[in-house]
Amino acid sequence: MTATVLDGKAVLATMKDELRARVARLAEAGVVPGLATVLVGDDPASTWYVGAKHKDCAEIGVTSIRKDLPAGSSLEGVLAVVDELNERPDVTAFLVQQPTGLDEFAILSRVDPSKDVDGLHPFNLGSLVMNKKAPLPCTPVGCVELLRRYDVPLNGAEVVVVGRGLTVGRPLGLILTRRSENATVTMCHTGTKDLAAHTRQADVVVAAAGVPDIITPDMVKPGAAVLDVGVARRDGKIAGDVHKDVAEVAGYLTPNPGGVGPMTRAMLLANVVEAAERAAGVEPPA
Ligand SMILES: NC(=O)C1=CN([C@@H]2O[C@H](COP(=O)(O)OP(=O)(O)OC[C@H]3O[C@@H](n4cnc5c(N)ncnc54)[C@H](OP(=O)(O)O)[C@@H]3O)[C@@H](O)[C@H]2O)C=CC1
Ligand SMILES: Nc1nc(=O)c2c([nH]1)NC[C@@H]1CN(c3ccc(C(=O)N[C@@H](CCC(=O)O)C(=O)O)cc3)C=[N+]21
Repeated sequence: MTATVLDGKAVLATMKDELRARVARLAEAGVVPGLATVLVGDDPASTWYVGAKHKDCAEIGVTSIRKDLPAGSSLEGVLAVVDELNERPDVTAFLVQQPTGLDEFAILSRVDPSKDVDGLHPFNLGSLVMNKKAPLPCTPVGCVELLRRYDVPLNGAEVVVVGRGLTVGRPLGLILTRRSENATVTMCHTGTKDLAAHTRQADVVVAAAGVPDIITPDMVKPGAAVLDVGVARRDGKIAGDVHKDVAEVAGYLTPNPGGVGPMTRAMLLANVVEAAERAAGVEPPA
């Protein structure tokens, strides 16, 4: 047996078509969404991600504005750029690419929550906790959307999330335990005594630890869905959290690259379009 591929790249392409239609509807109402990115320094991976986001925007008719700041920029310098983007009417949404090496809480808190495409502003995370509609963090919601598009059931499913980081594991647990998803979630981390005992029970395993090959075939229940979110690098190439032989046991598996990464970009685009729809009072599609 070999697992069905959860093809994030293909879903990104489909979602771009869907979003292009919504951007066209906004254009009829005289609104062009604009995404701004703030990049601090010249880390190659971060530079690639930011470049990909601008290319994605261009493909669906969203304008984008790049603010690249030198390595070693001060917190005050970054906050001044955030203030400027909060004010600019042509910027409907923006993000500060992490990591900046600066106080992320201070930066995230300064962003106008209605322009927060990352869904990581404390107000928006608080809204998630309190069950109020708000932009959702892109990577975790991308995991959920990918499973939904392949009809992998979450209602009543046992999900094990490996990692409790701010960008993936922690918000994913919050999203999956909403009534609308209705999964039973176990969060694992470095304090977990027997990781394999948990993952073996799971219908869905989400590996977001950033530890290459931490999920091996013996840790996966036959037929389970496995999402490989972790990104580490080995010889310049992406090394995911999931060992390649897991494909022989799992029912569904994301490639990495080509799985959750493109879904992160898809959900970012969706958040940009949604922010513009909200600001313009244009109804999103049902
Ligand atoms: N593909 C994509 O689109 C994206 C991928 N990523 C990747 O996802 C991963 C998670 O990112 P993020 O949410 O920021 O989390 P962090 O990188 O901040 O934290 C990693 C988490 O994994 C846990 N962990 C580390 N080692 C182990 C272990 N041996 N066993 C169990 N748990 C372990 C840590 O536990 P503890 O808390 O105990 O230290 C921590 O909670 C990273 O590799 C990141 O690069 C992130 C964003 C987007
Ligand atoms: N404020 C902020 N928002 C983010 O959304 C954010 C961030 N900071 N910091 C870092 C993480 C990481 N991230 C990815 C985006 C795209 C891919 C992606 O598209 N990857 C491709 C190819 C990657 C390659 O080949 O190098 C793939 O998986 O197929 C991956 C990871 C967004 N992040």
